[in-house]
Amino acid sequence: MQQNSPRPGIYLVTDPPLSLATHAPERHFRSEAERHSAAIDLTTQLVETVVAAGVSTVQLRWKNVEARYFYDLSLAVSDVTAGTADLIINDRVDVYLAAREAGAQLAGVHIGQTDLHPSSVRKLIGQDAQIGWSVSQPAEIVEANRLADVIDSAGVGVLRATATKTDAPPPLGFDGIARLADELKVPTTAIGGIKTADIAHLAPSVHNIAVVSALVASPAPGQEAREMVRLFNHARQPGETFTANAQGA
Ligand SMILES: Cc1ncc(COP(=O)(O)OP(=O)(O)O)c(N)n1
Ligand SMILES: Cc1nc(C(=O)O)sc1CCOP(=O)(O)O
Ligand SMILES: [Mg+2]
Repeated sequence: MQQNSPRPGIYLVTDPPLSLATHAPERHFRSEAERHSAAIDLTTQLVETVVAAGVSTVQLRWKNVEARYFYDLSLAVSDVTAGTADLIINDRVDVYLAAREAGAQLAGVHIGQTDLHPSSVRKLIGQDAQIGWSVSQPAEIVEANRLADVIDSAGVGVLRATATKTDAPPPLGFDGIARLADELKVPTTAIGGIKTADIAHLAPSVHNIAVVSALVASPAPGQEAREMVRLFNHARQPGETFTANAQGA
């Protein structure tokens, strides 16, 4: 197995357009650059808030945006996660490499079944960076386990239907997630339609629990994140609990 162990705990996946729609629905922008700049600011503030509440991993996911804005977001968020939470880049290995080169503290990348293959990504990013890979059905487990010395974790979902990802795979339910997690040789991150009320039920069977809308669209993301972290730690065995600020990077 790869040695770049992901931190256990609550995992935020960002959605800058949803941050804008939630927190600045009426705001008028004179240009796309101004809109993206506001989305970067709101996302960076959200990350700072939830990491202070104990969120241990943040994945920057910004679909269909120009690379330059994604790169700017990576540098801005790295300033608030460095030394406290793992920062992961979704899809864009080019953005990961460029931001790392510019000094961003990045833990790795998350890629899906139709993104670059994990073996290619490993050659590009080196041995010391995490690779998370999406696994959403039993047929994909064989290949994920075959690649257990290439990948560091598997994103397993969806728990239930979600409006956040238009091409999300069919729901697995709690039993389906637990079964996939059990069969995978790498640590798993549950994702897809997860709310605070699901944390206690999911925490014993997975390594991380990832949410988008439950935090990004929350009117009180700090309180919501603190409650998620409390429920996660409570559901784990003593000694397995995680507090981001207490552990450092
Ligand atoms: C932790 C985690 N798991 C799964 C995904 C989904 O990745 P992918 O299948 O590549 O889909 P997109 O996120 O790129 O739309 C994820 N992002 N994170
Ligand atoms: C980014 C993503 N990946 C998924 C997968 O199953 O691979 S579901 C998903 C979106 C999850 O958003 P929410 O927490 O708002 O339901
Ligand atoms: Mg992807």
